[in-house]
Amino acid sequence: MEEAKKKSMPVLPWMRSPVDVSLFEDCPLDHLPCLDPRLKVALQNMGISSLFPVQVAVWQETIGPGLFERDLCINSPTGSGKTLSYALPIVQTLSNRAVRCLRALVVLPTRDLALQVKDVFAAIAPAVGLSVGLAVGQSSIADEISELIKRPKLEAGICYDPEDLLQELQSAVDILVATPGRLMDHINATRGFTLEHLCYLVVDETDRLLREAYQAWLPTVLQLTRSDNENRFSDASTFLPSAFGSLKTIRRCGVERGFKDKPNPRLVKMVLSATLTQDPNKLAQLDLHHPLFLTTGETRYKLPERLESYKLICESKLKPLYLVALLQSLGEEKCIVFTSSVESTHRLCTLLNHFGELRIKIKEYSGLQRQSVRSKTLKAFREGKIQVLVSSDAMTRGMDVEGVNNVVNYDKPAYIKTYIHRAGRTARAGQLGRCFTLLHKDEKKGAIGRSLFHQSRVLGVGWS
Ligand SMILES: Nc1ncnc2c1ncn2[C@@H]1O[C@H](COP(=O)(O)OP(=O)(O)OP(=O)(O)O)[C@@H](O)[C@H]1O
Repeated sequence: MEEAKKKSMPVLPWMRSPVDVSLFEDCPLDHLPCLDPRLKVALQNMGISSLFPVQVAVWQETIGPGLFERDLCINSPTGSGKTLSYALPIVQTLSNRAVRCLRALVVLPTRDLALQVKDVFAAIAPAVGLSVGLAVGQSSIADEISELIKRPKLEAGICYDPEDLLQELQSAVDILVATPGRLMDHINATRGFTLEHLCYLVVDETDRLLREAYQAWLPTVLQLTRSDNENRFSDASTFLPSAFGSLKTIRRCGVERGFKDKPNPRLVKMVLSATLTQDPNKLAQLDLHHPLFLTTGETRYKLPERLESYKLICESKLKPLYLVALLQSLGEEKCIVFTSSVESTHRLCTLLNHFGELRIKIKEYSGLQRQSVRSKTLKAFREGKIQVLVSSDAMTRGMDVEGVNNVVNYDKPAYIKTYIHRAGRTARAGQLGRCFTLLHKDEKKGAIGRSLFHQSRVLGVGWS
């Protein structure tokens, strides 16, 4: 027991004395110190009357009394409200800004996730006069640029100096939600796109984003927002693409536009996940300043409190029949069925649609499909026009769809983290939810099988 505890102890000293989010309670909006009344109304319009524990804990470290003095690493279960935990303090702080510049950047690994997060910002930011943009490649790059950059009005018959025109380009947004690829496109090629005024960088689904380089977006952003003069150009050439040489977006020292007479503020970073990495090498990439670790309870990863886990033991060749029986008993409740690959997603979805007895609408959602098809499917699922979504891991992380009561692992997840994220598509925001995993008897064994499923209840067919 002691051994196990020692083994799970984080290597980094600052991770060993975290703020325990489970000691916080929901806080009614009326009791939240310093909340801007306009934001209170916006939150109420979203149906929110109190903040969740992780939101209260982050509020303390950002608005008061913490005042954004430390970078925050937040490890909190799926569905616990991490999005609003960073969106609300950022919007509240920027509400005092005088001039519109790009001040906050939120990076997410997928387009659908970025769209979801943009919607959260868009629900509160306009209340205090802030504008939110999206850089995900949903529209053409030209359309995206016209949303992000404000061009000066040109008068006919006057000849303008191109250099002067470049100076006149201004950000049309205060907050940008982006995927790494499109972000790099704008950094490399969009005239007038600059990170020189950036104050907040949020890396959501951090462990996922740190797993791949994504065109070196992170070192590029860090380099462009570094304010010390000495390092500015010396390191850049070692990793940045050649196009970088022509960029003029490096943060200037001195007085910051829109924050009258105040020196350039430090770039504050907030990194989040339900399965935050504790790997020092990975975290080092973020170049965190005096980081503070916020986590929930003592276990490394936590499942949502009201999640019920079940395992269904069956022979491999009978899995489709067990799944059909399970879906039949779930009736019209919304359900996501996870498979191990895009190919098996397609096969399983085709097969299920041949079972006439299943009088529910079933669609696939996978990385093989075009984005427009995926977005259409997701919309129909949100609206309840589809009851079952068969998905590869494209749906695993972060997606928030109201009313998903059930998740089925048709194929056993290969990693504990995958199980946490898949199961976390249900039992969100304190709601009840069930996660079923189909296993053949050998899959119960082995380290993952034991650690994942020993607490799950065994289920017979026709369980309801
Ligand atoms: N204070 C609140 N009161 C009521 N509902 C809330 C509150 N905060 C967030 N929610 C709702 O809770 C749900 C989950 O929030 P969110 O998507 O931010 O979770 P998350 O912690 O980021 O999950 P994941 O790790 O899966 O990405 C959303 O539907 C959101 O609207």
